Parts: sequence; C-alpha cells; structure tokens
Amino acid sequence: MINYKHEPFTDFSVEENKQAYLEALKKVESQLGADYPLIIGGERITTEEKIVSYNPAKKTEVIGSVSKASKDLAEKAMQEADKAFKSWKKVKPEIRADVLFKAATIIRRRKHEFSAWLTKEAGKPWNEADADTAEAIDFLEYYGRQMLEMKDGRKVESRPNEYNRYDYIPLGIGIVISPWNFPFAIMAGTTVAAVVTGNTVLLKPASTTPVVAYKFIEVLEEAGLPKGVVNFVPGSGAEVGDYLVDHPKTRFISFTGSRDVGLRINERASKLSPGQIWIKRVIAEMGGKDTIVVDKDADLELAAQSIVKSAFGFSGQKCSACSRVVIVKDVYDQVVNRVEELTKSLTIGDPSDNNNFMATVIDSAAFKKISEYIEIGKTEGRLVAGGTADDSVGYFVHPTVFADVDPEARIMKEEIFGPVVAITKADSFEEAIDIANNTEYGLTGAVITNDRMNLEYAREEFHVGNLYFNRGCTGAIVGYQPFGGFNMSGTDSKAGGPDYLTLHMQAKTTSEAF
Ligand SMILES: NC(=O)c1ccc[n+]([C@@H]2O[C@H](COP(=O)([O-])OP(=O)(O)OC[C@H]3O[C@@H](n4cnc5c(N)ncnc54)[C@H](O)[C@@H]3O)[C@@H](O)[C@H]2O)c1
Ligand SMILES: N[C@@H](CCC=O)C(=O)O
Repeated sequence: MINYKHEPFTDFSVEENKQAYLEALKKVESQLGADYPLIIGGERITTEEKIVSYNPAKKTEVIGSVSKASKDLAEKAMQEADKAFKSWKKVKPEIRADVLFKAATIIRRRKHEFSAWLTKEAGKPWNEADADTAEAIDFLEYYGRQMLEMKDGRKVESRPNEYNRYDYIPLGIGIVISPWNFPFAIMAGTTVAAVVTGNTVLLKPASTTPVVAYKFIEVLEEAGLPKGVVNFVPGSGAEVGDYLVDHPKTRFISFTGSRDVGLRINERASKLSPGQIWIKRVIAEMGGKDTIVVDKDADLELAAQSIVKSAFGFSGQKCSACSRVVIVKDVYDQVVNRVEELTKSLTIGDPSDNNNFMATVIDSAAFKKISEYIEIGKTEGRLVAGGTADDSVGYFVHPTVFADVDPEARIMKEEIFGPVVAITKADSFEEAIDIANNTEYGLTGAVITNDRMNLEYAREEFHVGNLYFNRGCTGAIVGYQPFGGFNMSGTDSKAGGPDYLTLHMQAKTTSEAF
C-alpha cells in the first residue's frame, strides 16, 4: 500500500512525552462531568434519560453524561441516514478518503488528549491508551488508502466489441455496534470503513465508553464529513440495538463484542422485516479464548514474558488476550515458576500513574463476573499468583495465575475477559496444539519454539485467525497483521486487512457491447 506505515508508539521514558501526557490528563480532568447530546443528521439532541460514564479506577468520578437514544430517536436517525445516503454514495471516493486523512491529522495533533480520555474512561494505562489511539489513526490512514486503490473497481477481461467493468458500490445504511475495550480504535475503524465505502452509519458505542466516541464524531465533522453520514445514537443494546438490527432499512451490521450478543444479532438479522428487500450482511467480530503454546526447545524467558504481557496487558480485557497456556512437560515447572515471579512483580494501580503496569477492569459487572471465575479457578487448579480483588475505590482485580488445570476445566474453555490465566501441561508438542484447538473460539494463538518443524506443524494445525510465532498473542497492527478469528470468534472479517472494505460494498458488473 502506498506510503502507509503504522503510527509509532510513544516512548514515555522521554521526559517531554511524559510531560505532554500529564498535561493531556490535566486537560481532560478539567473537562470531566460534561453533558453530551446525540447527533442525528448533524443536529444535537439532548434527552432526559442519560448514560453516565464513570472512571473505573475511581468509581464515583463521572467522565460524562451522554444522552440516550430511544426507539423514536433511533428511527429519526435512520431517516437521516437514509437521506444522507442519497448524496454521500455519489461523493467521489477520493473526497471520502480525504475526510479520513484529515481526521487522522486532527487526531495526531491531539493524540495524547485522546489517549488521556481512554485512561480516564476505560482505565487504560498510558501505553495501552497510546496504542489504542495509534490504531484509530492507522485505521483512518489505511482504509483511506485502500479506498483509493479500489475506487476504479478490479480489472476484468474484455473482448473485441465488448467492454466489461467490475465496480464496487456502497451497500446502504450500516449499524455499527462497538465494544468498550478498544473504545477508540475499534469504534473508529468500524465506523470509517463503512463511511469511506460510501455508506451512512448509525453508531451505537458501548455504554461504558460513549464519551470518547462523541469526541471522535466531532473530529469527523471538523474533517468535513457531511451531516447525517454518521449519526451518534448511544443507547441500550437490548432496546435500541435490537430495534436497529431488526429495521428493514438496515443493510448491514458491523458488530464487535461478545459471542452471545454477536449470535443474537446474527439470528435477528437473518429474519425478514416487513418491507425489507435485501439479505442483511453481518460482520461480527466476537470473543476469544487464546492460547500460548510453549515447546520444550524454546526461549523460556521469552515464553514467560510473552505470557505475562499477553495475559495481563489492559487487565486481560482484549479478545486477543492469553487466557490459556499449554506447556510441554519437559519445561513446565520452569515456565510456571517464571510466570509466577513476573506476575508477582507487576505494579497495579490508577492508570493515570504511568508507574502502574495494570489498572482496573471496566465496571462492577465485569468485576463480579471475573471474581466468580477466580473462585471457580480455585476449585479447578492450583492458585499460583493473585486470586484477590478489591473494588473499594475502583474495580481492581489482581493478576491471577492458575496452574495444573485440566484442559476440560471451565477456566480453560470459557472467555473470562479479565486478568486470569490458566496453565496446563502436555506430553508432546502435538498434544499441546490439540489442547490449544480444544475450544469453540479461534481468534489468536502463539507458539514459542526454536524447532522449525514444530512451527510449520503449528502453521497448518493451530486453527486461529491470528497466529504468532515467538511473541505474544496480542497487539495486531493495522495493515501488518489483519485481525479476525475463526469459529465462534466471528466472521473472520480481518479488520485492518486488504479484504476488509469489500465487506462494506457490493460489486457491480457492467458489460457494454459496441
Ligand atoms: N474479535 C474482535 O475483534 C473483538 C474485539 C474487541 C472485543 N471483542 C469481544 O467483545 C467482548 C467485550 O466487549 P463488550 O463487553 O462491549 O461486548 P458486548 O457484546 O457486551 O457489547 C458489545 C456492543 O454490543 C451492544 N449490545 C448489547 N446487546 C445488544 C443487542 N441486543 N443488540 C445490539 N447491540 C447490543 C453493547 O451495548 C455494545 O455496544 C469480548 O467478548 C471480546 O472478546 C472482540
Ligand atoms: N486487535 C487487538 C485486540 C482487539 C480485541 O480486543 C489485538 O490484536 O490485541
């Protein structure tokens, strides 16, 4: 792709960068508690009912209060999106791409400010927030360029006296439903993929992180996006989510979130609503139960470091997080001991303080669910580290490691989505890969080995959408490691990959005889 390079990560050991982030945090702190309206057809609409967004590390601190869309307002947004589609679909792809490039530039100028919102609203430590913002910029730069490459369609053959073309045209109105764990990157990436391809959007962000989404819509407006192309409609998943998914004018749904909600959307979207004249397209990126496999011939320090970073980065709240480890028996004790040491040395606390490696989980429901899994883990394995939690100030769950877990145990099979990792032993490398595959998910996985033949075996047999060798299993980069999973991890749409935009368009063949 022409001139695309991913956004570099900030080095916070450089004093200037550290000071800039502290300034950004101060700026954001001075703006906490504001009210944010819905944006429908460019109009700001304030509702009585609000979604209140809190800081998970200081659970009484209000980040902002966001108006909440009702079904009536969702319907109004649908009408506005329908109206805007008629003109937006005719806007040249170059101009649509330009809006993305300008938005990327605006965000780059305010990079630490956006990251500071993520630290406050999602509890992201500095490096995790910085990576989330960098990924949002990457999506804008990458999808903008990809649209320029696709704007004239693909080449097909013509014959004498016949001219054939194969062009991509937009689909229509897309419902974008995004998760809280990458509240900037995934929300922005899924929105702009739909927009740059000529569609209009109703964006329903996650209810725990709506403020950063509002800030992003402001950037799109500043970059020149016409009214009604993206409509901001935060609301209850069950009420507004179902209404929009079922709506006959909905042409496609781009969902990222849990398995259960993804399956529900897929099922509802398959039912015809009165007046509907198409089969709705569903892009669904869902959960994971991701494994790191450690071979006997491996760099064991690299293995332990990769496990700890992948399991506990952003408190394990990544669909890509390492939540299971399979170690070949010859090196099992060594690796478990080192994982224990590293885990016990992690610093935990408020993410505004960059000395803390790990902060909180997102909210009280997550805190409760993860705490319950820790209790289940105590009956299913040997507690090696952590096992405690404290929600007196914020939702802190301590990084937890269980060893000697049976491959069939619940903590080995169910997505916990928190800082909990389960370790099991395998007799051989082949058995380790079998255990890794023994889950309904298939998102990410990693193999740590120096054995070339075993790497090749894993390349064929380890059934995941993103497979990594001799590194951890998180941190895919847009345009470098297209991201998406198999089986119950979703529709393998591969966000940030060369095929992603085609999912938002339909191809039209024209053949002219002359
Ligand atoms: N595969 C990926 O690329 C990827 C990326 C990030 C997160 N995830 C997954 O997301 C989950 C965590 O995110 P979450 O807790 O926000 O997930 P979630 O499924 O609870 O919510 C995701 C979004 O769906 C909305 N929603 C809830 N019920 C709905 C309904 N009935 N109709 C329409 N929308 C509805 C929510 O409000 C939110 O905006 C984890 O399972 C994680 O693995 C996957
Ligand atoms: N793309 C991210 C995960 C996104 C889901 O949570 C990664 O590769 O770690």
